[in-house]
Amino acid sequence: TPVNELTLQQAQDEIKPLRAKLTKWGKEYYEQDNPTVEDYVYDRAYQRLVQLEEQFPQLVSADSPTQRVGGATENQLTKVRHEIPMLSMGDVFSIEELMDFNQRQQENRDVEVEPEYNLELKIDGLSLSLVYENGKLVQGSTRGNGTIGEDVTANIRTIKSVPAELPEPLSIEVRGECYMPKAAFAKLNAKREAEGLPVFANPRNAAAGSLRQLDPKVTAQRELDTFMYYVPEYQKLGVKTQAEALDRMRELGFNVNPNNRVVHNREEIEKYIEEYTAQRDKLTYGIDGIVEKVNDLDTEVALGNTVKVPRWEIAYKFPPEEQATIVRDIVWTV
Ligand SMILES: NC(=O)c1cc2c(=O)c3cc(F)ccc3oc2nc1N
Repeated sequence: TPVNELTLQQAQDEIKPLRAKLTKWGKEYYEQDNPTVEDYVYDRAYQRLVQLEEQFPQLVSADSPTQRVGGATENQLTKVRHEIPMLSMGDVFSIEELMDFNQRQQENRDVEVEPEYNLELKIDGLSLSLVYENGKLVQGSTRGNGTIGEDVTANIRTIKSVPAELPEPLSIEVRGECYMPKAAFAKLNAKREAEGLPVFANPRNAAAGSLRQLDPKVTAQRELDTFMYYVPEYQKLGVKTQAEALDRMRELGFNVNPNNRVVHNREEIEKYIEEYTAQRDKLTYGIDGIVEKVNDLDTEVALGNTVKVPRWEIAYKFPPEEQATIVRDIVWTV
């Protein structure tokens, strides 16, 4: 309901829980580096509170998150606009749903979709965008809400697997996942425990907290790593398929997960899912599913994206393995 249609009582009833949520989320994010909601969820709630307080100034109180000037609520990292939005993915939770997704794709009248998919492990980290100009790294940023991310360039430069310079003078953006290996996660939490600091709930939160630091020296100690997986302007690489794009990224010196596989039917998809469900605990990094992409890149473009997610790829999610704070893979909505 627009704030100008609320009664004072209704505004009061909405403000109270809103402040509590924002205070909790603010603390998790800034004091514990342990965000449990995506940035845009926080930002939207924050904007609603600002609107409510503007409409009802008599309700503003000193302890409202909006009153802390540039303190625990303002994120001091510089903002970056993603010209090509960094979408998140739709997800399915069973092979049946996955095959229905593929079937619907086949029925797409506007696009002839070859049933050839590139399967990849779904790395459980946070999305990362790297921009190179003439082969030199000029910017690293997070997804943020998909359109506005945070500049983490100085922090990215401390990650060994991120090339500072490419072997070719390319001006491209490369996207991938920044993650914290399981061993680094265990070591970090043990250290924090010993220092009486709150521990991270899972490697994904630890990676997010470590990457979104103001001080690159802190990031440098966190042993972050990357797996790059996507080039929005793939035409610049002279490739036709996602599998070829991954090979080109390997040639350019990026860390690319070695376990992708081109498949053509349900049997091969099921086999891949079984293999990596079984291997999940042995991997040195966290995965929370499988990503299936239409392999032909021009078809991906033709299929495009719904207002929320690409039509050409889907994430198959494993059942959650631990009951710690599960950061839901919230689909990015515009
Ligand atoms: N977590 C992942 O391992 C992973 C994630 C994505 C994405 O989120 C993703 C989002 C897009 F809009 C486009 C392609 C993508 O491809 C992806 N590929 C992956 N392997």
